[in-house]
Amino acid sequence: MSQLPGIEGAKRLAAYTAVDKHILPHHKIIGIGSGSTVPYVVERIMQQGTELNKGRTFIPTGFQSKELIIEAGLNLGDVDQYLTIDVTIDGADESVTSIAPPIRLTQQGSLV
Ligand SMILES: O=C[C@H](O)[C@H](O)[C@H](O)COP(=O)(O)O
Repeated sequence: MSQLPGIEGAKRLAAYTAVDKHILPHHKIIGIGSGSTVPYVVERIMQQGTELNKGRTFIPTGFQSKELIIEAGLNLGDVDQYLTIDVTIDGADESVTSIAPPIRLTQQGSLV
């Protein structure tokens, strides 16, 4: 893997780690969030391989993630089509140290 400086490198590491730990072979309906970290999420999902991804459907949370899914050639779904989503990865705005892990991140004021 090529080096990325500073914040970009950290974002990529966070995204790759999230995908490696939480997007597993049995996950078929997968939510994709938005923000500057999410392109690295899609990049890592692509690295999991065509064979795995052809049996998956990806649900965007907004316009940016819809574009990322389409550009990557992944199967695009709509949130209204599914009663449940296996897993969703999104970014977070800040971390909160006053709360015990694993719930320590916030997104627009909400715990995630
Ligand atoms: O609602 C917020 C978005 O879903 C982003 O994931 C979050 O704000 C983090 O964005 P970024 O990855 O650009 O730091």
